[in-house]
Amino acid sequence: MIKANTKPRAPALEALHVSKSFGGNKALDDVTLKVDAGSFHALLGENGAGKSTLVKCIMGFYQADKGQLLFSGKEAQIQSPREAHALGIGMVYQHFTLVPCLTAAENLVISRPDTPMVIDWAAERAQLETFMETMPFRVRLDAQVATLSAGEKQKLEILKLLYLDQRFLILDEPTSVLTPAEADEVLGVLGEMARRGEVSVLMISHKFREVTAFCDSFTVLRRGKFAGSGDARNANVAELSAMMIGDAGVRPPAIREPTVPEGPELELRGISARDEEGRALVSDLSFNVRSGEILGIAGVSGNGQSALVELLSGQRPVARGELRVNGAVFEPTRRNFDRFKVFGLPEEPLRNAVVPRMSVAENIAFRSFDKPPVARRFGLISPAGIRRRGAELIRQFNVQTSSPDAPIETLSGGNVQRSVLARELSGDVDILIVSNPCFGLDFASVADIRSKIMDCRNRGAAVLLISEDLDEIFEMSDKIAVMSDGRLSDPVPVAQTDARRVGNLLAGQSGLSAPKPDRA
Ligand SMILES: Nc1ncnc2c1ncn2[C@@H]1O[C@H](COP(=O)(O)OP(=O)(O)OP(=O)(O)O)[C@@H](O)[C@H]1O
Repeated sequence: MIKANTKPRAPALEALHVSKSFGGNKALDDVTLKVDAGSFHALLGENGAGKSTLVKCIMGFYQADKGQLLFSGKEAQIQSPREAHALGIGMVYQHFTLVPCLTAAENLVISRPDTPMVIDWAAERAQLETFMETMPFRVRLDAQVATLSAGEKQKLEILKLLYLDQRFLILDEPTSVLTPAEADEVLGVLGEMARRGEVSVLMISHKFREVTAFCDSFTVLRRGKFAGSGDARNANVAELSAMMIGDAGVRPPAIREPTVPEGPELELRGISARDEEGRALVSDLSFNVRSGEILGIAGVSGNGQSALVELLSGQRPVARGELRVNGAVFEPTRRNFDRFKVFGLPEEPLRNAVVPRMSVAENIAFRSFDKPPVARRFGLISPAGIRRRGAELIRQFNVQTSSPDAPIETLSGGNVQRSVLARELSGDVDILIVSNPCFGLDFASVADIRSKIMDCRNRGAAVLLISEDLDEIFEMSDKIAVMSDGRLSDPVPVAQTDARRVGNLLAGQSGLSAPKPDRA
C-alpha cells in the first residue's frame, strides 16, 4: 500500500544549463530553472518558447543534450517517466489520462505500479477512504469517471499523483478545462499544500492572473533561452509580458466596426444529433448567424459543443433538422465548404485538422492544393507552389517552425493552432466556425488571433464562436447563447446580458428552451 501524506517533504528541483536540439532546431539553449522546496512556481513563455521540452526533459521523455538535474540537492539522471515517478515527480497533462469507464477508486488503484493480480477491494476501499480524509479536496470514489465534471476529473488527476506519493507536481496548463471558480479552487488548494511543505508545484501557464494570484515564483523562457525569473507575488503583467516577447509588440485589442447584416448567413433549424448508441448529444438547436456578426456560444466542455462542431464540419450526421447557408439547405461537404466559403477551426487541431506527418507548408496549403497558384494548370499539384504559399502564410501568421518542410507534429501546440488558423483565415471567408480558437495560445497570439477573427467579421463574415473562455465570449461576441446539456439558450445581444446571467445558464439553471421529447 502506498503511504499517503505521512510527513511534509516537498522536494526542490534544479535544472541547470539545459540544452536540447531537434535536428538543427535548438529548443532549449542553456536554460536554468530552480524550484524551491514547497514553492508554487510558474513556467511562462510564448508558444514554442521551450516550456514543454523542458518539462519533458525533467520527466525523462527526452534526454537533454547538455545540463544537469538536481532533485532535493542530489544529481538525478532521469531516463524515463517511470524513473521520474519513482523519484516522486508526477505530471498532470492538458488532456485527462483517466480511464472513463472505471470509477474514481478503480482509477486510483490501477495507477499503482504495485497493483496485485487479485485486488482485495474491501481493503483497498478502506485505505482509499483513509487517504481521501487527508486530502484537501475530495472526489466521489464510486463515481464513474465519465460522469465527473471537468473540475472533478482534474482534481482526481492531482489526487492520483498524491496517492502515488509524488510530491513534485508538474502541471501543464491545468486550468484550461476548468470554470474560473474551479480553477481558483484547485490552484488555491495547491498553493496551500505547497506552503505547508507537502508538495512543490511547477505549473506551465499562459494566464498572468493565475500566476500573480497563486504562484510564489516564476521563470520565463523566450525562444529556447532563459529570459528571467523572480517573485510572482510582486510581478506585474507588463514586466512579465516584456520578458516573454522582448521588443515585439502585442497587437492592439480587436476593434469591432459597424457592419450591415446583408450577406452570408448560417442558420440551424431544429438540429439534433446522437452518439453511436443513439443518445442525444444536441437537441433541437435553432439559431442564425448573420453577416458581420459574431454569435458566441458559451458552455462548459462536454455539453454538446463538440457534436455541434462535428455536425457543422460534416463529421457527424444530422439526426433531425436542417442546416442552411444563405437561405438554402446546406450539406457540409468539402465541395460546399469551398463553394460557400465556409471555414473553420475544430477542437484539438493536431488530431482533427491536420495530417501530423505532413509538412507545415503542406498542411497550410491543404485547402488550396488544387487551385492556382498552388496547383498548376489542369489541376496538377505543384510542390514548389505549396512550399511558396506555405512559407508566405508561415511568415504572415508568425508560425514558429524550423522550416516549412518540418512535419507539423514537431511544432509546439500553439504553433499547430496558428498553422490551422493561417489556413482557415487566409482565404475569402463568408462563414467562419471556430471552437476554442485561442486554447493554449500565449497572450500575444491570443490578441493576434482575436483580431484576425474580428477582421473577418468586420469584412462581413458570419462568425460562430464556440468557446469555454467567458472573457473571450464577452470580448468578441455581438450576441451570446449558452449551451448546457445539448441545448441552447436563446441568443441575446451582448449588451443585454452579463457574466452572472451567463454563469447561471452555464451551471444548467433555467433559461434554456424547454426540453422537447427526443425521438429517434
Ligand atoms: N519532437 C520534436 N521534434 C522537433 N522539434 C520539436 C519537437 N518538440 C518540440 N520541438 C520544437 O521545439 C521548440 C519548443 O517547443 P515546445 O513544445 O517546447 O514549446 P512550448 O513553449 O511548450 O510551446 P506551447 O506553448 O505552444 O506548447 C519548438 O520550436 C518546437 O517546434
